[in-house]
Amino acid sequence: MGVYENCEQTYSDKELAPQHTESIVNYDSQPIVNAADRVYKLVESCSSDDVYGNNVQKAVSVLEECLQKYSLDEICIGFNGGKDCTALLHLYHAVVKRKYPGHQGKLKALYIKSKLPFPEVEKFTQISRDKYHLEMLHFEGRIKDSLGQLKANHPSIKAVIMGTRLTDPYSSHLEAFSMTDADWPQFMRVNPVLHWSYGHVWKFLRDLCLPYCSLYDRGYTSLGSMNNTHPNPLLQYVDEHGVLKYRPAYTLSDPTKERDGRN
Ligand SMILES: NC(=O)C1=CN([C@@H]2O[C@H](COP(=O)(O)OP(=O)(O)OC[C@H]3O[C@@H](n4cnc5c(N)ncnc54)[C@H](O)[C@@H]3O)[C@@H](O)[C@H]2O)C=CC1
Repeated sequence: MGVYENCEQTYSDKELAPQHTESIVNYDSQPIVNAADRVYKLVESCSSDDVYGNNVQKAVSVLEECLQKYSLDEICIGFNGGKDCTALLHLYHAVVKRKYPGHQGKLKALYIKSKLPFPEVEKFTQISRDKYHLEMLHFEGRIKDSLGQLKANHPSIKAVIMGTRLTDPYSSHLEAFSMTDADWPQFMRVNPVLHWSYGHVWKFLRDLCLPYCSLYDRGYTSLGSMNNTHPNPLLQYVDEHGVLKYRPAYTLSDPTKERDGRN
């Protein structure tokens, strides 16, 4: 489990790998370099009854379709450091690498900063920016207002790739390609991971040894702002010294309780 405890550091920390050579975790020290090979291998080897594999396959084909419809300049990925868009960012990076192997430019990412962001989230978005070679488009305030500013400041952008899942609030009607509502700034919302479950997100992040925000190892299962997010009470336990602790997010057994740490 140690490999995942401080994932902001793990994949860049070359000293870690030797310590874990006897670990039962299949550790990839360079998951981002190997992204396209590993993602496409997963997709090509999955059987028709493998729900997880088929969801990854579907996400890849939505992203491929997005890259057929839009140029890289017309796309940005909504990235706020949460687990869903962390998995999605890796998929997007992999699909871009496969389609444009020589691409050296930066991928555009939209980050709308909340009023009270967790320092761990801020740090993780910066680490991701550097590792995935992102051009971060920063905004602050309400999502709707920020999308208006995005349109004004970056008029070439037509599509925003999002890590929304069908079980997220107000999202059950969404499709892989859904325009924003008529009273919102107009963008194509691209939703590759709509059908993924909570468990699928964690399987993807852990199987591929991807870095994720360290708060998830401290019992947070869904991240908002510091004023409305707590560790999930279902992951609470008291250790052998009587200290209150939280299990990591991936151990949550009931996915319907994912947002129990939000108010
Ligand atoms: N009515 C409309 O056309 C639109 C509505 N929205 C609303 O915005 C809200 C967003 O929901 P949340 O629960 O916060 O989303 P969430 O936490 O469920 O995240 C869904 C995805 O949205 C993107 N995202 C969320 N917050 C972001 C941020 N601060 N910066 C960059 N990307 C971000 C990420 O890709 C994330 O994976 C929802 O209520 C959604 O319905 C967003 C876009 C268009």
